[in-house]
Amino acid sequence: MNKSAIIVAGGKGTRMGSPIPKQYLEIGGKPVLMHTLEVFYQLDAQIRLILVIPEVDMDFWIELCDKFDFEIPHQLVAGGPSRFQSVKNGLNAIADTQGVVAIHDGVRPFVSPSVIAESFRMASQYGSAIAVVPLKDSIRKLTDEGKSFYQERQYFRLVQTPQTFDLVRIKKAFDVTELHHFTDDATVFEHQGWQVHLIAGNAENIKITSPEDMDYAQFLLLKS
Ligand SMILES: Nc1ccn([C@@H]2O[C@H](COP(=O)(O)OP(=O)(O)OP(=O)(O)O)[C@@H](O)[C@H]2O)c(=O)n1
Ligand SMILES: C[C@](O)(CO)[C@H](O)COP(=O)(O)O
Repeated sequence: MNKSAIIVAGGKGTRMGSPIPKQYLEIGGKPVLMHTLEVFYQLDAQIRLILVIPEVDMDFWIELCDKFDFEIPHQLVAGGPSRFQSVKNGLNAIADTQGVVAIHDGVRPFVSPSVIAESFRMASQYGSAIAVVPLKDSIRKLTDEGKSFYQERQYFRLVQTPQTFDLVRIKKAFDVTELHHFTDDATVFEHQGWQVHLIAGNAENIKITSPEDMDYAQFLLLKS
């Protein structure tokens, strides 16, 4: 079974507001993105790694790899203006006609190796495997009229990545989908009428998004 992982890092990191996009910020002495690639590589060096970054950052990334002696083999692919397009570009770089592919945010370096392994196993069996975690807080649904309503939180999950799929089906889903407003890959897959299979994610698998996440990321790294 061919295994690939598309690590999407084609964004600008606007909410972080840092001088360089958040995927290149250092935690524990090296860029976030290198930690993320390492988790996959250390789990299984046979997983083909496809790294999607903005085309304008390609030379910068190559310089970073040089500076940090980063030697994990990976294929570089240019990102697009949206996450959807970046994932699609990553999928188009895979010529295989069968296998499974994990799609993972480059800014989630604390994904646990066991979650990745389980996502490949379950996607091979069910066609998809989406990492989710339960909510810890209560939630309320807002209306356009300014009201809010209690929601039973046991029926909700926070969705993470990896989101791992049968390669042929996810490629088809991205090929035929015309509206690009989906915020994750599970929704693109589901839009074809295919049910998604959920697996347990890990609580530390945060998406580094805004400045306070960097403090927590440093803490998580020191703890591990
Ligand atoms: N055109 C884009 C936009 C986002 N991403 C990637 O998708 C992941 C999740 O997106 P998000 O956290 O929103 O990253 P940014 O778009 O960079 O952040 P912001 O919305 O704050 O600008 C990130 O790894 C990001 O680099 C991507 O590959 N291509
Ligand atoms: C894919 C994702 O990380 C799942 O939680 C999330 O939907 C990305 O959203 P963003 O707005 O692109 O950060």
